[in-house]
Amino acid sequence: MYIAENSPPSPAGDEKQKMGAEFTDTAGSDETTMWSKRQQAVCVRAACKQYGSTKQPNHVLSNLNMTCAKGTIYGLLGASGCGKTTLLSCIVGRRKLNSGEIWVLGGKPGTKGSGVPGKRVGYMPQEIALYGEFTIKETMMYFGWIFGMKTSEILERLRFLLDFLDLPSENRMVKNLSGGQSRRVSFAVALMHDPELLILDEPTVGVDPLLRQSIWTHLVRITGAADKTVIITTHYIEEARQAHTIGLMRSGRLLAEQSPQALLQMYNCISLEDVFLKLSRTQGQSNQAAPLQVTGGLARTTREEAPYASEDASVKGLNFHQSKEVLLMEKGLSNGDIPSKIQPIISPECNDCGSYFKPLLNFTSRGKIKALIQKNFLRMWRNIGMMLFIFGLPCMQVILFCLAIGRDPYGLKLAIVNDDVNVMNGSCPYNKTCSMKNLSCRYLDHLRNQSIIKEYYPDHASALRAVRGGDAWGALYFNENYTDALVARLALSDSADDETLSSSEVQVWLDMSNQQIGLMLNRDIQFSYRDFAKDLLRTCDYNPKAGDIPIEFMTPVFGSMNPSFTDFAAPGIILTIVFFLAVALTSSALIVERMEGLLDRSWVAGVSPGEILFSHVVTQFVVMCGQTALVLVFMLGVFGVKCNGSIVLVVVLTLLQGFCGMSFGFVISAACELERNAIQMALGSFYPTLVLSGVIWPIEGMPWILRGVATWLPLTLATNALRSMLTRGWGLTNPDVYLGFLSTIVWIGLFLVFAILILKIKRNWQ
Ligand SMILES: Nc1ncnc2c1ncn2[C@@H]1O[C@H](COP(=O)(O)OP(=O)(O)OP(=O)(O)O)[C@@H](O)[C@H]1O
Repeated sequence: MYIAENSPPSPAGDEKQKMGAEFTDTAGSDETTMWSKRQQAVCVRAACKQYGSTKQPNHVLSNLNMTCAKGTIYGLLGASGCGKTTLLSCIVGRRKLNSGEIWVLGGKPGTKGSGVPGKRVGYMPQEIALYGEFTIKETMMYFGWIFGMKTSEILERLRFLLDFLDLPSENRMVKNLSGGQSRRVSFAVALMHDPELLILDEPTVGVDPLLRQSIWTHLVRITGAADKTVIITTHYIEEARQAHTIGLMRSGRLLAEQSPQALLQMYNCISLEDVFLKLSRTQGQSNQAAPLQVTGGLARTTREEAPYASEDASVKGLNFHQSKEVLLMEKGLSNGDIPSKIQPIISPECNDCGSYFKPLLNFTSRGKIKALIQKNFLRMWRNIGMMLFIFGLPCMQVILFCLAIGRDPYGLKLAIVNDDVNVMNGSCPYNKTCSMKNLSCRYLDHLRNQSIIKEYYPDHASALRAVRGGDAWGALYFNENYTDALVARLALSDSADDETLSSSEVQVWLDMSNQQIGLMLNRDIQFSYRDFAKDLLRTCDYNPKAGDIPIEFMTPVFGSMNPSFTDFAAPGIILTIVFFLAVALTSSALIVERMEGLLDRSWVAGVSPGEILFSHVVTQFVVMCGQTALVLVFMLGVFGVKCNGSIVLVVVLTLLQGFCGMSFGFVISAACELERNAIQMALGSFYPTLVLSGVIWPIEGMPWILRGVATWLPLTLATNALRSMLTRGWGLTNPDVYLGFLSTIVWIGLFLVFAILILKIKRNWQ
């Protein structure tokens, strides 16, 4: 009996099928062809799919046709690598064909209202694709909510599946299950919502023979009683005898599509494996001679064509319904007894269209968002390393920054040679009153701040040797007439001769290889001299101001007289920590899920990229609030970095920068296939951002082109804004501040748009 693919939705058509007659009407009409394709559970026509570049394509599906009727089990068999998984992923809407068409449950996968991907399909991928940190129950809850089930329904179904699939306790962690147990949980997930179409990629691998049989019995039962359709791949060819139809696949095409019994009869074999071998040999020979041609009764152009026979001549033999007929005949059923499920279905193509269109009206459903957010938190919570990373790392970074950066170096050795006074055992005596003796010792006493350790050397050469050998950061030399010359210089003022002037000078040789230490010693040596001169003048009843340089530094407009590097760098460090922690957390989030096949599974279950991003945004926001609080409490509260502006604005800007980092992380994870590439990209972006954003050095020091580029990086204006708020106390009305907010918001928008675009483009490429 043929069921015409071209039959119109009319009672007459129904009648003809009951009569077992071939159709002779309306063939060739596009409308009716489409109508008949939509009656199948799955209908694939002229499917071509290739991987790789156009120059070196790997053709995985080549002009493949496949027809799977509703209410049947379709066993897709073929050697490893022949394209089964690729075909299934195209059917569930995960991948797109390069050419050809696929109809699934009356619609094209991925189109609005088709319900595919979505809850009309149950998909069990080849890889386990489960969250290892979840218990079996949590796994079921997650997918159940995604499929829009109520908690009570999920629990009821869970009980059935635990029992049916002989699963261990529902509280067992998936990562602690055996391989076979994990596969069964994966199978249970596909069965969870009792979908119309079950797509199972090798569900029986690693499953013991008893359970394997019970799985097949279940599949036969649900296709029979509940009118469900199952497409299953398996490497155990013989178990596929229980399927209604078998599609034998080789090198991207179907060699045959028939019932197991028909195949055995036609090829006169006792096992399906023999049939497959025979067909493979035939195909091999045909390929050598010439490409397989469209022939005789299978030709698409004739009315006599078998309606379900492949349009590709390489698919040999009868169509599914012939097979089904054979099957029924074998079971002793007559045409009149054929169950309605294998007769053409002329009911509306979508019985529950209303409910499938509903989600289109809303951005998402509460169940999905609840499932996704709970999943993100659970995964974080169950991963101690990640928790430490999230909350321990920011604290550690702030503490280390405040302790290690910005403080004056101390314990710096200076080699001192004092020919002016005979220094014994490091003792350099002088009189604190208005005495003009041993002035070199008086000066040295002012140079006694904590950072400097004075070490006396006998002569000028040995002191310099100490500096060259790295034993001292500098050498100070007082000649033998130092005190007298200095007194003469003070007395003679501008009439002092050159010799007097040079003898009254302290000679200094510094190791300037370390800029910070060199500059600090330079500063201390000069400031100490100023203090010494003022002290001497004061004790001798002169105006101490005479000893100062004639420039008076008044109280600074902003900041302190003695600013520290910590105050300068702190704003940038706060933002860098929050920004890059967010980058690190999100950049690998999608990749790990994608690599484990989890993202695929969620997508097939009907979760959109937007929903996944939204759930991560919510999770990340909570994490960022915690991180921001920790960073600010340590920086401002514990280490006393001053905040002269509004703390609310500081918090908001820091959170916005966290968002910005998170959005950048999404771009990375959308763009990179492998976690290691994401890490490289995140790390690669860290250093340039740190260097160019004015975090450790003012951008005013950069060449103008670089400065122009640096200004528009995500952290630059924000760092400037935060610095202005913390040190100057400026508010939102100041351009420095509002530009920081504005640039951050613009970057967030840009990154999110990029991430969604990349995800969409990638989905279309696949
Ligand atoms: N993402 C991909 N990029 C490039 N090539 C791919 C990709 N996925 C699959 N392939 C290639 O496509 C071919 C078919 O792979 P597919 O996974 O569909 O085979 P299969 O029949 O399911 O194999 P198995 O039974 O071993 O699972 C293989 O040669 C495989 O290497």
